[in-house]
Amino acid sequence: MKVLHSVHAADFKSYDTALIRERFLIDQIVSKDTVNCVYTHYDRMIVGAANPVTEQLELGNYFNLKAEYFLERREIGIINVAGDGLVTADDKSFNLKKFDCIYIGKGVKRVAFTSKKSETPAVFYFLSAPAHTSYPVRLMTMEEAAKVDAGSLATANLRTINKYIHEDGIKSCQLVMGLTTLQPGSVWNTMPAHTHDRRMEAYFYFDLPAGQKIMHFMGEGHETRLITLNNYEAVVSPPWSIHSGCGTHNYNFIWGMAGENMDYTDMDPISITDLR
Ligand SMILES: O=C(O)C(=O)C[C@H](O)C(=O)CO
Ligand SMILES: [Zn+2]
Repeated sequence: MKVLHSVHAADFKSYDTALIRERFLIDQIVSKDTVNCVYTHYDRMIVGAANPVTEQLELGNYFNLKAEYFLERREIGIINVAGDGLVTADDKSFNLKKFDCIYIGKGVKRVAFTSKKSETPAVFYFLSAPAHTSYPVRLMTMEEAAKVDAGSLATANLRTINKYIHEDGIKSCQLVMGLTTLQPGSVWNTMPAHTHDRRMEAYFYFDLPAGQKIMHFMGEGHETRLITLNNYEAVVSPPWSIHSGCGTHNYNFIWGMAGENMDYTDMDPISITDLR
């Protein structure tokens, strides 16, 4: 499993494009009939995806975990971003349509991914963090997720933030996870921007049409840098970094965090005019 080490904010200032991409970009995680995982040293969050097309895929074990099985000391949140699929947790299977989320807690020995139809395969994006106790498996549809409407058309950031795994939603040890959808004509997410030194964050962009691009801004608010992303690519955001994207077309993205607390609203906002 690929490993991403943590970066100090002061060092980041001197990074060029290639180094920013090497340290923060998570690409090539969606590939046919494969489960791909990247181990980050930001709160030990694992970022991954499974794209079962012709066969059922299992979440394997990895040397990095030094565990008997993947969820021996971990929890996982999974969101389907494509065709209908099934997630199996030990002996129970759950149907996941596009935008549905499932949480699987510590202690579940077998996790498997299946697509309903190979012509329209599922793409399961997942985040996994260390867990101290076991919370029950729970499925949540997008309709059931807590919703916050944000932004406006005038500022090209009209969007809906859907919260699945959070303090008042699906119970977890430290995972907080959700999905934001942008209206046509709206291209900015997370603007005004914020940081939250208490939690790392990862963004996974999807539903971005071919030929389009995401400009994702990171760095301290007074020292921002740009990383460009394609559809089905993710980027990790250190606790000192803003995480805000602008697309050349509207898109959707999954955000997820782990760290000191689970309070979604615990953010340190930066005013737009203070960004540099
Ligand atoms: O569009 C947004 O704004 C977001 O989705 C923000 C993320 O949820 C986030 O950064 C949570 O800390
Ligand atoms: Zn955030």
